[in-house]
Amino acid sequence: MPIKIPDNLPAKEILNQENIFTMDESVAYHQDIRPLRIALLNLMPTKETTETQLLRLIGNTPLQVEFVLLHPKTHTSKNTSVEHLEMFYKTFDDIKEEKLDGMIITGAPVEQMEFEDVNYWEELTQILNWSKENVTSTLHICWAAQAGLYHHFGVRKFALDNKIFGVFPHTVEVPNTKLLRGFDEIFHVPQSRHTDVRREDIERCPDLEILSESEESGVYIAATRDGKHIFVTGHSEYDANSLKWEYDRDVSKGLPIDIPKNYYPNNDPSRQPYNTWRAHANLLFSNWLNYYVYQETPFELTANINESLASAQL
Ligand SMILES: CC(=O)SCCNC(=O)CCNC(=O)[C@H](O)C(C)(C)COP(=O)(O)OP(=O)(O)OC[C@H]1O[C@@H](n2cnc3c(N)ncnc32)[C@H](O)[C@@H]1OP(=O)(O)O
Ligand SMILES: N[C@@H](CCO)C(=O)O
Repeated sequence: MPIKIPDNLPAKEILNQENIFTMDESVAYHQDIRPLRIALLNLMPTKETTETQLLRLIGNTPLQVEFVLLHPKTHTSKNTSVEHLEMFYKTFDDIKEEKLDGMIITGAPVEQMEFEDVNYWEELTQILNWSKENVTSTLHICWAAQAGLYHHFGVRKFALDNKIFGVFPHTVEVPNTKLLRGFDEIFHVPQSRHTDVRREDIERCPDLEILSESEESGVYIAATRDGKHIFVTGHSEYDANSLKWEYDRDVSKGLPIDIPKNYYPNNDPSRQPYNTWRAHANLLFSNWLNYYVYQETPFELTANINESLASAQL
């Protein structure tokens, strides 16, 4: 949350240079407050696990959030029960006449298919188009980041010779970017992908900037300069055991898989892995929720979101 300080206090300039978010009394006085309406478009087969992981991160801020769970109606889920979907989930048709403050779109285990072969691709492209006018900021995770970069900007994904699998050191590429406020210069993120997007393809898009990357695992976060679309290739939401679960699954199926890098103590899969990315995961989600959603979204959600974004000042 911002520090509310008297208008014109000299410390304001120093704090702003240090990337500390301050707000004049006059601005704070005029802020209206209401719960944020955030949708989770859950494309993962392991829906309940993903709900818990993301709710844990979204819940760790002082902001009130009304969470709407969405699943693609054009896909019949094998791994999540109909009862669970009927009880807790809506579809795009249920909300397409409304507006959202924020939307998170999850990864999906379809990265080795062509986008157009994914059976809910048509529905997803409708949602992505709709998000441009009706959502203040959308956070795309892993495969959804590849899908969003491809659909909005024509950035392609490429198959990797070896799965990027492990916990990798990442760097902040744009100093003072709001999304990475408070981050250490080097921080760790789990990655688990058979495909990749290329830095040079993103750099060719003037609307995009690369906010974070890793020497070993490539681009981590790209975003549109207006903050409306954020593309995160890694899985900061993963639990300590998520990579272990994927590794054990592949070993038990006899699939070729390396031990996840920088994960098990002494690289020994019989030992319990540590979570070394939780603090930055919490910071990423609270920065997004605060600076890209709460500070930018109009109080009247029916108002024109793009007008509000254009006039918003931090
Ligand atoms: C790159 C990223 O985004 S990483 C995020 C993805 N990671 C994960 O999903 C990790 C957890 N998932 C898993 O371990 C596995 O998918 C499992 C164990 C749940 C199921 O694996 P399998 O039994 O081998 O595959 P299964 O045939 O059930 O299909 C798995 C999923 O692939 C997706 N899928 C497969 N084919 C298609 C298709 N043509 N169109 C759309 N989705 C498809 C679906 O999501 C499907 O699960 P769902 O029907 O419950 O939604
Ligand atoms: N994280 C994924 C990659 C596959 O898309 C898994 O190993 O299940």
